[in-house]
Amino acid sequence: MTAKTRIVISSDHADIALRQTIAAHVATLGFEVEDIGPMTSESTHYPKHGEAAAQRVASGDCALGILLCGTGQGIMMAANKVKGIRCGVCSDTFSARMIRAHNNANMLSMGARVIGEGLALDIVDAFLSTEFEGGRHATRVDMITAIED
Ligand SMILES: O=C[C@H](O)[C@H](O)[C@H](O)COP(=O)(O)O
Repeated sequence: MTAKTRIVISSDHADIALRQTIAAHVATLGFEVEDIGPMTSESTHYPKHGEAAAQRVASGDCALGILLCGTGQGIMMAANKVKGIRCGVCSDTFSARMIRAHNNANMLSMGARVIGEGLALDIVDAFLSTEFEGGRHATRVDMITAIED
């Protein structure tokens, strides 16, 4: 991904501060960041935030998205209901690289109650710095897309 690529970031209430830290970190890498909230830690419902961020990616307005909820799981499930979205939950940097390199994931989800800030930022770095390898992996990603059609 190149600088000025737009990245959408969202979460539920599980850790607003971590989301804002990630957003600031992604901006320092030179990306354009669209943090769509929520802006308070009042209890909210992750499906609407996952869907809203996923729509920004599916529409092409944002190249990639980053999501957070308590486990990363619920908001990932919601995002993956949007056509064209491939979102994986990562708690390690190897998986973060592989979901880009092999699965051409366009969204990353993390569990704010699972991992700490340092690991979360490393996972984000791994996700954003890895390109899709194509080749045999493109065949398989196309098969995922075909399931939607
Ligand atoms: O997958 C769902 C997420 O982990 C949510 O962040 C979690 O379920 C929210 O739980 P609570 O309403 O107890 O903060």
